[in-house]
Order: sequence, then structure tokens, then C-alpha cells
Amino acid sequence: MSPQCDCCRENVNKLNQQVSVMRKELKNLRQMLDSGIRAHRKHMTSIQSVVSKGELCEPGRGHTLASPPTPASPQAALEQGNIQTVPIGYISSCFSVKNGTPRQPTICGPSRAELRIQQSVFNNPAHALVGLEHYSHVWVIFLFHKNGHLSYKAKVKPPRLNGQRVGVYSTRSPHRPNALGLTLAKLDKIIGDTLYLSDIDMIAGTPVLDIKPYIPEYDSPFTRMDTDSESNESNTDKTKAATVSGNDETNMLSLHKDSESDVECGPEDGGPDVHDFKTQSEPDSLNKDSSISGQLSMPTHLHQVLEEVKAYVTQGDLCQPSYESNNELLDMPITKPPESQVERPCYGKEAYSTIAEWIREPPVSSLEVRFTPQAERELAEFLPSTSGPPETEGDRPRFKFLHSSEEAAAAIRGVLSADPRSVYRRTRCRDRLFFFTLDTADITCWFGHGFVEVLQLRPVPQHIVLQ
Ligand SMILES: C[S@@+](CC[C@H](N)C(=O)[O-])C[C@H]1O[C@@H](n2cnc3c(N)ncnc32)[C@H](O)[C@@H]1O
Repeated sequence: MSPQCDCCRENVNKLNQQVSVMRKELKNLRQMLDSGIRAHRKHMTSIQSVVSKGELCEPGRGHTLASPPTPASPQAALEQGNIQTVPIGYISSCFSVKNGTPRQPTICGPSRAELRIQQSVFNNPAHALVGLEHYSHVWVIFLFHKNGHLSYKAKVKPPRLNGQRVGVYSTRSPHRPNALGLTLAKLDKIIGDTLYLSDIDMIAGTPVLDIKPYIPEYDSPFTRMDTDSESNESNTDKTKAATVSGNDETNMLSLHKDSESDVECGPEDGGPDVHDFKTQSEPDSLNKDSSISGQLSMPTHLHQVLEEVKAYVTQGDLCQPSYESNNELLDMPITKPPESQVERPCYGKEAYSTIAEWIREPPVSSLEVRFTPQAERELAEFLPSTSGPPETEGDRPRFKFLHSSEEAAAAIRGVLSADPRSVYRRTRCRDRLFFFTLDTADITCWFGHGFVEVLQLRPVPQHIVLQ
């Protein structure tokens, strides 16, 4: 119904005009809002890609691995290899900073740590550890969270190669695209939701993403029975450099002995998978199931290997000697060599592993470690760790993780003999003093030619708390 008088009509017209102006404004506002939302989405996508490519998240906030923008559903993300990880716990360890932390766990035996599984991951974290007490060692998968702004290169200079470059994937360098570390740690005990570890190379506060039991039958080629004969043949080819001798039981055992001695010299970057038999034979407080320990499976395995060797030797099915070894025995005309003289038959089903030569024989030699009498006295002052406070007894300092001053001395020797200095510092700097912290001790030492001397051990000031 339209208004009758002119004055009302005019008012209605004015109102209609105002309504149409307001409609236009509303439309503009909507457009602005839409473009704002689009810009915000774009911004978020670019942040996600920066996070996944570079900066690491704060501990506890999760970490995005791999770079494509996160797809909508977790399922799709997983299928694209793009997952949101949440640490299952954080390492408490006797190493507070990177400087002076062993480069591999095996070079510093008694280095100790604790890992408490977070309640935020499981309602009852202790349940997740049930059964793990049967294992002597665990793989720890963690983030190098102190890499700073994540930068990586295709080639790196491992400290033990003294400046030579190799591909990042042929090393255990922390500086790699996905900043993931892998350490084989000794599992000393489990109490409730906490794992007590030793032989570690992680600093305090390291976010742990996963742990898995170490199972030599799966993880070590020395105990594994591969069935894929092609891969075994190529393994055998690669083994030319590894001068492993013999196919009888005695020689197989000496193969393991070699691996043990590698542990003694502390391989830096190829370590974890070569020291299983030594550690398994150590007495341990754990209630271990011998049927799964690998120790008892050894004779069975050897027996099978022996049977195979016998079968092949009987068939005369050996490799051409010239491809296999320089060994004189193998340069004999290939008839049927006496069983006891067979060097390295190219039969299937036995697995080998080879490592780069520089791991065993690096261009940098290990250093002799000395303590001044003063440093020895100061070390002896430290009391062993206890399960609770106090950290001092009278005036005497106390270790938080280490069980004795002998253990501390062994750890110091392990760290220093491998020369923890960077190649740059080692070769270019005149300063020969070096400081590092182990557990609750601040350690001062200096490097000479072929040796390093510990000068001083002082308690870490009380206000600096170890995690
Ligand atoms: C060479 S890496 C080897 C780590 C592991 N065993 C591996 O092979 O992946 C060990 C070094 O990483 C450094 N490191 C340890 N924990 C770290 C962390 N949370 N963030 C960054 N660097 C760390 C220490 O300097 C230590 O000497």
C-alpha cells in the first residue's frame, strides 16, 4: 500500500534510497571479509610450510615433518607422509648442552638419562611400557631440537673426517632435513612410567618421539637370516672391503669379536648396530627373557649357517675367487676346496654389513686423556647420585645421574678421547682450553698434541638446574 500524501511519498523514497545505500555497503563489507579470510588462509599455509621446512616448534607444541601444506584430514596427511608429531616425553640427562655431549652413545658408556612418558599421550603411561623390561636396549627416536634455525646441506663435514665432505645421508649428522636422531640406548630399568637409560648422546630437554625395543634378530645383520638371495649376493659383493674371514663357527665368533673391539674404539657415526653381543653378555639387573635375548639364538643361527656352507661346498657352488677376495686361498683353481680353507663363499642366506672405512680408521686419532692431581682430587669430592635430594652433603657436591666418580671419570675419558671440538676449533683456533659440563660438574681441560688434560672439576652453581 503506497502513501497518499506527497510528503509521505517523499519520505518513503528517501528511506528506500538509504536502504539501497546500506545494501551496497553491506555487500562491500562482505567482499572485504571474504578477501580477509582468503588472505588469512594464505598466510596460515605459508606459516605451515615455513614451520615444516625450517623452524622447529617449541617443546610440547608438536612438530610438522615434511613440507607439503597440511591436507585437511589426518588420514590424508599421513598418506602424504606429513604428520603432526607429539613428543612422548623429554630426556633428562647428564649432558646439559651440545658442547661436550658424546657424538655417539658408544663412546661414553655410563652416560645416563631418564625418560618419563607423558600423561598427555596415554591415560596410563606405565601401561605403554609393560613388557619392555625384557629388553636390554631400546632405539630412541628423537628431535635435534637445539639445531636452532633448521639448516642443512647435501654434503657435511663429520668431525672425525677432519674437514672432508660426504653426503649427509652417509653420516649421523644432526643437520638433516627432518632433524631426527636415532640412538640405541641401554635400558637399565623401568619404574612406573619412567625409563632409566645409559649410553646416550642426547642433551637434557630433547623431545623423544618414539621408542622401540632393540631386537638383534631384526635389527642386526649379524643375527639376521635374510631369504632374499639377490640382496645377499650384493651384500657379499660389498663385503669385499670388510675382510671378514672364515665360515666356520670359530671364525663367525671372531667376526663378532671384531664388532666388540669397534665399540672399544668408539665408532662415532656408524656405531649402534655393531655392539650387540658385548652388551648382551653383560650382567644386568633386568629380568630378561633369555629366549629373546639373542644370546641363545647364536648357536642355532651358526648351526644353520654351517649347514648351508656345507651344502654349497659340497656342490662346489663358490664364487669366482677374483671377485671375492685377494686372499691366496681363493686364488686357487676353483675345484672343490677343503671345507676348512673356504674363505668367503658366495652363498645366500647369510647377512653381512659393511661400513665406511673412516668409521673404523678415521683420519683423526683418539686422544690420550690425563687428569691433573688437582682434578683427580676434585673429582673424588663428588658423591654418587641418590634417588632423591639432597644434591650436596655438607660441602660436598653430588652427581644427579652418575653413580660414582669412577663412572664420571670414564664418561670424561669417553667424551674427551674422541676430541669433542669442532674441526674449525681444532685446526684454526689457538685457544686450547675447552669447557664442558657433565652432570653436576663443570669441567675445564686443555688440548695438547695427541692428548687432553683435565685441569679442573667444579660443581655447577646451584642455581643452574639440570633437567
Ligand atoms: C652426531 S649426533 C648423533 C645422534 C644419534 N646417535 C644419531 O645417530 O642420530 C649426536 C650429537 O648431537 C648433538 N645433540 C644431542 N642432542 C641434541 C638435541 N636435542 N638438539 C640438537 N643437537 C643435539 C650433540 O652435540 C651430540 O654430540
